[in-house]
Amino acid sequence: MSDRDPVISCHNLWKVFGTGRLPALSPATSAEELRASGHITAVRDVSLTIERGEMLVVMGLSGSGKSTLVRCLARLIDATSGRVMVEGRDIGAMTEAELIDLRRRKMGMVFQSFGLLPHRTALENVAFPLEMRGQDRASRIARATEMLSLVGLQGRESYFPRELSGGQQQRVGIARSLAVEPDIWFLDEPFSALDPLIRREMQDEFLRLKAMVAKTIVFITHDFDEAIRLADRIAIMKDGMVEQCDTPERIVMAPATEYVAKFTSAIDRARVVRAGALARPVQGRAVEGAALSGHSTLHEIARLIVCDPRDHVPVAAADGGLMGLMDRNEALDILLGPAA
Ligand SMILES: Nc1ncnc2c1ncn2[C@@H]1O[C@H](COP(=O)(O)OP(=O)(O)OP(=O)(O)O)[C@@H](O)[C@H]1O
Repeated sequence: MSDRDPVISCHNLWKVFGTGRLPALSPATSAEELRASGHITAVRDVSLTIERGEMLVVMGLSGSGKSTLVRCLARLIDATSGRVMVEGRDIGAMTEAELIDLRRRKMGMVFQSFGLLPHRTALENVAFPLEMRGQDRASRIARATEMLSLVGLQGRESYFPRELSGGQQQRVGIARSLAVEPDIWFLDEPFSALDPLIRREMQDEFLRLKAMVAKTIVFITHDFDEAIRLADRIAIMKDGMVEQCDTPERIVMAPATEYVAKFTSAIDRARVVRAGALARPVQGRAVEGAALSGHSTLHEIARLIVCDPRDHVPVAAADGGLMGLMDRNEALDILLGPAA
């Protein structure tokens, strides 16, 4: 593909914790062998590429290696073996000064523990990375005030972290990372402490930002609905490995492993599958009447599908071009379950 523009990639990445003598790491090295030598395998031989403007969501059970993988990608921790490239540069080979510069200029991070400075107010916390960048006081205060209001914390600028609830502290963390407009964003369950309404608002805000500027985002969540709303691709991890890294649609419609199939079995496919994915070549059939939007999920257009009298319904892309015909029965099977 000519329009590929990888921003982050990792190649055969391993992160093994433990202090004893480490056996050679290869795909043949088993977790048992490593355990026997006193090691815990957190990330195991992971290779993936994240394109510019892409939002990759990392999912998996607790302990599957999500945080460790993302921390290696940001080089908050050093990988045991393998390579991480950011915009064409091997970050494992960067000096501390280069790394600090890269983080300041390009990267934003929000982690589960909010990492706020306890003796600084919410406003000062948000302004802090701008101060680090050398931005003047007036402009950083203005920017921090704007970001706090964006996350719904206007009026709480002078509160200290201890005076804020967990969800409010999390929002200060999000505002702080938004303030620097990073090109690359690492987010480890950034919305976990938010109540559902605010969580959805923050997701919308993310989608809005993502549509406006080509940010590259790696996002960890436990929440499949959140993943489906936000992700361009989802990476499903198990025992430190990436079982499948694919679009949400393919994850649920074409799971690569039994584990992925099980992991996604409770998901309502109609909320994931877009009409465009069911568009098939016309093959001489009549194309008549109004087309459905290929971008809509079957759930969003359920009523139209159920009420449509046609067996094959035209599906159109955003520019109005015909994507193909959707077999209505195939869509109904996904919406309602296969006919008995
Ligand atoms: N500093 C550490 N020292 C030793 N083992 C660690 C360390 N950090 C993580 N691990 C182990 O590595 C494995 C992966 O942990 P990690 O935190 O990456 O999982 P996770 O998928 O992010 O989990 P969660 O969803 O609970 O945050 C776990 O078995 C964990 O116990």
